[in-house]
Amino acid sequence: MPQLAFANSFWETYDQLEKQVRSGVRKAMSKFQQLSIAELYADKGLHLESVDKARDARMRTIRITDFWRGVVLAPDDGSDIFLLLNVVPHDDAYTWAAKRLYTVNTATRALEVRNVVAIEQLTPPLEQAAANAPVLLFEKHSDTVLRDLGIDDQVLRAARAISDRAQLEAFGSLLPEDQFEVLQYLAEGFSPEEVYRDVVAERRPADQSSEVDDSLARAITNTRTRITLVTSPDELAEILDKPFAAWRVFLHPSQRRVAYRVSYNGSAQVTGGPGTGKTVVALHRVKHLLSRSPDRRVLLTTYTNALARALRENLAFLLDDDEQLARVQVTTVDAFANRVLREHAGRVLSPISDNDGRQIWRRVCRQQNLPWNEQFLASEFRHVVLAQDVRTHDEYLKVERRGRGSSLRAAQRSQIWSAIEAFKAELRSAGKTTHLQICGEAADVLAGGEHQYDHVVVDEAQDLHPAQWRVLRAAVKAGPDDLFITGDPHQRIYDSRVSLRAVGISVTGRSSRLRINYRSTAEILAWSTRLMADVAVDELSGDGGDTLVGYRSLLHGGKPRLAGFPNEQAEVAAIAGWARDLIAQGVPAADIAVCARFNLTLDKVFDQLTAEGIPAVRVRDQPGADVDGVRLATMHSMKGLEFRCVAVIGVNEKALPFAKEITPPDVDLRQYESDLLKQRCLLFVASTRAREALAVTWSGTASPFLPAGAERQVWD
Ligand SMILES: Nc1ncnc2c1ncn2[C@@H]1O[C@H](COP(=O)(O)OP(=O)(O)OP(=O)(O)O)[C@@H](O)[C@H]1O
Repeated sequence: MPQLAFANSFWETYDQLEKQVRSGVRKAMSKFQQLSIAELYADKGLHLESVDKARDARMRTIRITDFWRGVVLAPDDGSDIFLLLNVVPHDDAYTWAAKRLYTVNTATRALEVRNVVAIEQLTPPLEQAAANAPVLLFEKHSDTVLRDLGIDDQVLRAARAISDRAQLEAFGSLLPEDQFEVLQYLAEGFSPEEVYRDVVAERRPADQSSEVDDSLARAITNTRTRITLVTSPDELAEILDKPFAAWRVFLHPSQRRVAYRVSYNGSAQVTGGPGTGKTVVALHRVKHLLSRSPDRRVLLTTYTNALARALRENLAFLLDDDEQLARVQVTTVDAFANRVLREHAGRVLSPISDNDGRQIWRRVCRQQNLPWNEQFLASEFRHVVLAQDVRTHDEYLKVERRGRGSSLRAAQRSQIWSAIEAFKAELRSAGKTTHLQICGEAADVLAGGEHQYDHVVVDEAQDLHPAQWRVLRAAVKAGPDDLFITGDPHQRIYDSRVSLRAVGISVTGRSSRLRINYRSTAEILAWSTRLMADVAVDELSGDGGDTLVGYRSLLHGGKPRLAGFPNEQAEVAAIAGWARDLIAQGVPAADIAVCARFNLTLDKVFDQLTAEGIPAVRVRDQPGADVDGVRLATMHSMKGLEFRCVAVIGVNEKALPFAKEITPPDVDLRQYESDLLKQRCLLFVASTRAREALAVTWSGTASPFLPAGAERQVWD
């Protein structure tokens, strides 16, 4: 009986196939487990046939449905593993198969694929351009060095003509995988010795003593990082049911470099635009830290409970080792602070919601007849008092009100201080407090105590407030690898301004940036980054500005759909139609998300979808991955999530910016600007959740955050 294996190129498309095609795949695959090789070739339904003019004589196609074909690499050397490469529409299958060549890497002994036709076509023009290039990317490495790392003749010729990293990335999808990875590492500045150790030696099979077995089957079993070998029918079913997670195995060198650096001599920071794999890097860093010694304990934090749950699941997926998993605590900073007070001080505190907080400020304003509104006072409390840990009236009189755009005389400060005291007193009498106050107290409790953790890894760091940073700082002893911080300042949606240095965290000389987006198509990214084109954004650590320069995606797809509607009813109806069309095209409802600024808008979408028989669920109800239904979420709760198709709706001038949350410019100009920025970031976050398709809609007048000309778009 032959054996069956799947190449990673297969998984890239399998997740997106329609149900009927998937079931065709299962049926065809089960034949490989039931029939002999001779029977496979004779099977009428499978139609295992060679590909005309194929550059690789082992290429075969098989029938999946009337319209879909599988592409298979068939052994021709007496070995018995068939490798399923791809499932593609009939005509594309032959073109795809004809151009590809599978070879065994001379250094790693693994099977690799190249688009041999495209490399042949593209190398000569690249060489012509290279003749005038001032520098070439690999000029400092000799042919011998490159060959020792597994680079073969065709790739060597192409590599010699590449002048920069962007060209290498653009060429990358055509090149054999291990060879491309070697070139990426060299381009990132790793030495040939490091590349040999990290890429080649890691993959090269240990048993090199006997003469080399160059059968296809051996090459396939040597290619663990890209090929899954199926050993039983149960395993086949399991593999085809389980989503394939490339991030577990394939890290880009720029990701691997930061995640697996042996040690940082202090805190380290990783920034990058949406979808660049910051969370993936944080997870791999946890794995690295845990494996350094059997007694290391790690605290991994993120912003919301939903994200913490996702991190926990993904970490279990990555580690596959219960002992290591037991040494990690995954939680939000607020939950961690709460636990500290409960366990160390025996105090159980209940925090109020933002909404309740606003109401108390409003009451205090009225009672004390103050000339400031509740928005101003809440910001003063958050950005000055809690941020700088101001505890007394005297301290408040002297404090430098960093980041505030209004000046206050001493008498005004006293007035505000008494409002703050009244706010706190009202909370106390109701037996309540705020999340940030809990963090402040927890930091006090932890300071000077025993450290429970050896390392703290922080994801979604851009929204943490200085009080939250203080708890994290106090949770781990200052020293090598104390904090590993990932975040994106362009996704700051809670207006937390922080100077990490001021809370005792320095990342100087230990900051890196990720630039390749793995989530969204270049078209979605281009549109989304335009939203942020003309605004200045502060760095994560508070030292200088952040930039999206060099941020790019290698994926391609359709352009975002934008359109305005005369009223909300028409908009909601159009969105229901959009979801219905996607589902009809085979996109599972759970891969579609509709998000809006307000829950009220989502209620209307929910009603419309359910009236049309389209299942819908709220993200806030935390539906499991197996629950069917279009996901409905507010823009805030889209943070950190991703979906194949996303509609951002209600993007009109009343919602974005939402006037109630904007400090008037005459009250505090800087606060006004940062209130506006935070709402612009919200639209950026929502738009960058989409992997393949993005729709942005509004009714009435479009939001001023949308790029000029948006209002002329029509919904076709
Ligand atoms: N090396 C990789 N190979 C394949 N997929 C990857 C890789 N790195 C990241 N991804 C995928 O890219 C997507 C985005 O990754 P991740 O969520 O880690 O990005 P992020 O930078 O944290 O995003 P955001 O800031 O928008 O929340 C995920 O689907 C992840 O699985």
